[in-house]
Amino acid sequence: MSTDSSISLDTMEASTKANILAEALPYIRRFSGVTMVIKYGGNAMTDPQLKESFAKDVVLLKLVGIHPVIVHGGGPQINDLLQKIGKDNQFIQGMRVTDNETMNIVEMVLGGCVNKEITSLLNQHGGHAVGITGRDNHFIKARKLYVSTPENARQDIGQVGEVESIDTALIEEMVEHGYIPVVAPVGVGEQGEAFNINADVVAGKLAESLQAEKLIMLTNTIGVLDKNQQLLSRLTPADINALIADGTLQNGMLPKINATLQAAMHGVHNTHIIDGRVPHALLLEIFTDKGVGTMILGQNEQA
Ligand SMILES: Nc1ncnc2c1ncn2[C@@H]1O[C@H](COP(=O)(O)OP(=O)(O)O)[C@@H](O)[C@H]1O
Ligand SMILES: CC(=O)N[C@@H](CCC(=O)OP(=O)(O)O)C(=O)O
Repeated sequence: MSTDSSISLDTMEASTKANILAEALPYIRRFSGVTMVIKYGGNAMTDPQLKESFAKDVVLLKLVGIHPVIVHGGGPQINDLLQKIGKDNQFIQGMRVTDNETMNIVEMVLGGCVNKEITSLLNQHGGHAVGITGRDNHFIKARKLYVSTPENARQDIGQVGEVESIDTALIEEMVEHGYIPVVAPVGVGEQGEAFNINADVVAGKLAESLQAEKLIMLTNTIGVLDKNQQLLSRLTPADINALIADGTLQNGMLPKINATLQAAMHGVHNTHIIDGRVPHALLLEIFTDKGVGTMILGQNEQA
């Protein structure tokens, strides 16, 4: 038999849950029918329970009428395979140096194992997910990317691409028919060749091309951190330039922040970098009053 205190604890718990649902209602109404691009970083997809919670969240978004479009990474998963075959991992400004053999591994890991694992997880949880790469229907056209370093203004890092154009028709068609697109960041060149594109870059450009309502990057930090490892919850373009110039933003955060900023400046109103290690981070960001992580503001917005 329940004691009085257990009844009140149960009641409190139920009331908290009811409050959370009530808080979500205006957001569900506001976001019904909109597209959200969600970047699922390779570093955020290491724990099986977190993967489950991510899949459940995405399916829930679809069920309440939001159109999630997933772009995934897989950097750590590529590193593992390259290490197994005795190849070094080299990155310049967050971009993997990609020779032809590495390109084959990248495409195998991203377009194969990682893409199919995410797609399958979403389907297991009741979604209708379809995995594709930019080579499908040649929907992500790419050209060779050169990076500039202090020593070299135009450094060749192999088969790394930047997005030349995205044909959104395939994605829009899929969304319209109730599917959840799961995109691996591999693009196609003029000769039909594969290009390794950083997943943050693809997510940003796709959000821009779709004029998505939100771009959410799930990663393995609480957001963008300052020099003292404190969370920066809102960043303007000027803040970002200063943080890049003084070296606070480095490595994998560079393509992420640049891609997010470009999207914010080109019509994507809500752009966030959030902690994918927190269970249900997506739901917290989308359906609660208190957003999580770092929000990136476009040019005309105020911090
Ligand atoms: N100022 C910063 N704030 C947060 N993370 C940073 C910062 N500068 C560099 N980083 C690095 O960026 C990483 C996230 O990028 P990345 O490893 O490419 O993740 P993902 O796989 O999610 O794309 C963080 O784990 C951190 O090591
Ligand atoms: C050019 C380039 O760097 N491509 C990335 C593509 C995967 C990726 O971006 O994965 P994360 O999102 O997990 O970092 C790479 O080869 O690692």
